[in-house]
Amino acid sequence: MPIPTVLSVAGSDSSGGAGIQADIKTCQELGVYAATAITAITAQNTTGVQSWQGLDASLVRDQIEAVLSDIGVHVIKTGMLVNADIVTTVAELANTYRVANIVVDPVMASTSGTALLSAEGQQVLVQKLLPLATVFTPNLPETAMLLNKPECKTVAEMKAAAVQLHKMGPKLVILKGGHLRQGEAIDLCYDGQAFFELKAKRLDRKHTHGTGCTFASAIAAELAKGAKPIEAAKKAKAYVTAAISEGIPLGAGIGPTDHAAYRRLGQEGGCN
Ligand SMILES: Nc1ncnc2c1ncn2[C@@H]1O[C@H](COP(=O)(O)OP(=O)(O)OP(=O)(O)O)[C@@H](O)[C@H]1O
Ligand SMILES: Cc1ncc(CO)c(N)n1
Repeated sequence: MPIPTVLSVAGSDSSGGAGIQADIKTCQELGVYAATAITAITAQNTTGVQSWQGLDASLVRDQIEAVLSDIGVHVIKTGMLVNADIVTTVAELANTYRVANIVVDPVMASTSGTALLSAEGQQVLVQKLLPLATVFTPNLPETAMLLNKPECKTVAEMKAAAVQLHKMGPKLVILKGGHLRQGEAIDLCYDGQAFFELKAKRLDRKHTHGTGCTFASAIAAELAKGAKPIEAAKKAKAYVTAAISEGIPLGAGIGPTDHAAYRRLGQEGGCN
């Protein structure tokens, strides 16, 4: 492959701030070629998800095979996977084509609370996809669901949860603390040996639609360029922090982040 390439397997967000659209914009901004396999079409905007439909797993399979058998990719990044059949399809094809790196963002629900992955899909994600993951990026509500525990409220609780999530198979767990109520936005990384905190000032911004997708795709993009997982995570943190700092006031609700902010502001707009 002449340039770093990511395949995003995710849902379409009509409002353009999350899902496939966030993934393409992020990869493009970071100098990485983005291919896509769409799992679902959502009708959503800054106020929530109005309706959505998943695609047949066979059509998702065809999209992934079309890309992997011809173009090839350095990294697969997954977002909304809808159900167990689609999760299984991704895991099978990633194995068959020996994809070097997989970034799993376990999109279970939209910010507004619409379920985007079935209960069976969650189980199969744990059984089949997490053991293949290079990087796994759950947020606090997703972690609570996966571990069947109350939501973490402190960094100490996040550490204990990260250890449990690591046992599910991913090489690096990044437990996102965007939902933790404190002055810093701390994401806790754990690779089975040591903890590492990605820290940035918590920004008092309203327009945060798609932050999770944007962060995970930035990690995927950096891995595609050859970065080690922890280095990819640091760069992704700077990228998403800059995007949040310049959130765009579109629509009546929670608007999108600015995917071009990191290019304009560089590190100054990102991590401190
Ligand atoms: N207000 C904020 N200020 C700074 N960083 C933030 C803020 N909110 C989220 N982040 C950061 O954004 C990244 C994404 O985390 P977050 O917890 O928002 O993901 P998510 O809940 O999966 O996103 P989504 O809302 O798209 O589902 C993390 O690095 C997190 O620390
Ligand atoms: C399609 C899609 N994927 C992920 C999210 C989570 O932000 C969303 N709102 N929509």
